[in-house]
Amino acid sequence: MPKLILLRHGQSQWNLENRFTGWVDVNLTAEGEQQAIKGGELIKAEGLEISRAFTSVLTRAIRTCNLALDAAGQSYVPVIKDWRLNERHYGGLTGLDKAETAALHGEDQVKIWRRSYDVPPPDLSAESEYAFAKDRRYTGATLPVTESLKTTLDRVLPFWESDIAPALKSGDTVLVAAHGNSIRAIIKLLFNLGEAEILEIEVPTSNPLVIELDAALKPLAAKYLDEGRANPVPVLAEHGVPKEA
Ligand SMILES: O=C(O)[C@H](O)COP(=O)(O)O
Repeated sequence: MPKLILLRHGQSQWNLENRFTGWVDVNLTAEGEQQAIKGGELIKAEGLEISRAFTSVLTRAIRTCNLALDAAGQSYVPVIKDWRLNERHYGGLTGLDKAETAALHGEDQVKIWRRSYDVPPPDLSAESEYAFAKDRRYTGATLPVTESLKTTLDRVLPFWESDIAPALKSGDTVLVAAHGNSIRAIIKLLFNLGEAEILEIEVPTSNPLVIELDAALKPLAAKYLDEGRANPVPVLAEHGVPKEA
């Protein structure tokens, strides 16, 4: 039976500093590294044998993937990296302090930018120090200048269909080490959640979410491996999916 392990990266430097990160390539903190290792140890303790791993082209997710595979004793597993698993592009908010932005624009506006389904933040200017067009990891890609959760899902979906779903359909156990919002996009897709329902889901850092699927990739059961950091989310309770405390 296919199994999908969704793993959000461990704490990053800008998670710690409370800055809008999106596609900026910040590293893990020492605590984030430990979280990634713990995620791998939980995968090992669960006896999960991973056939393939997928991650983004951002260091915090790649390192989480590698640290978790090492800790699980499975560093030999092939890892495919693709920008379509990147975090949601935070547009003109990229690099800003989240609390300062709320003080400037109001909590309500920031909540809309962070958690509405289809309202993107303002565009990132081409002159910004964070503009990604010249970054060679994106050569040939049509790059967004901002993204909502909806447009994040729009670019995760083709990669899901071309690479991740076929691996699962062949019966593999698949690890996806990615980001809060690319993982929320996959959860919305898999559990067929509505636009309001997905807004209730917060993905905890580096707490493996293991989803058992049937042959048509319909979820049969799901659980976080670090149950001490999880509380039930009403909307997913019927699938046994808990939420971080
Ligand atoms: O990109 C970021 O700043 C975070 O990784 C996710 O941010 P969010 O909690 O605002 O979705």
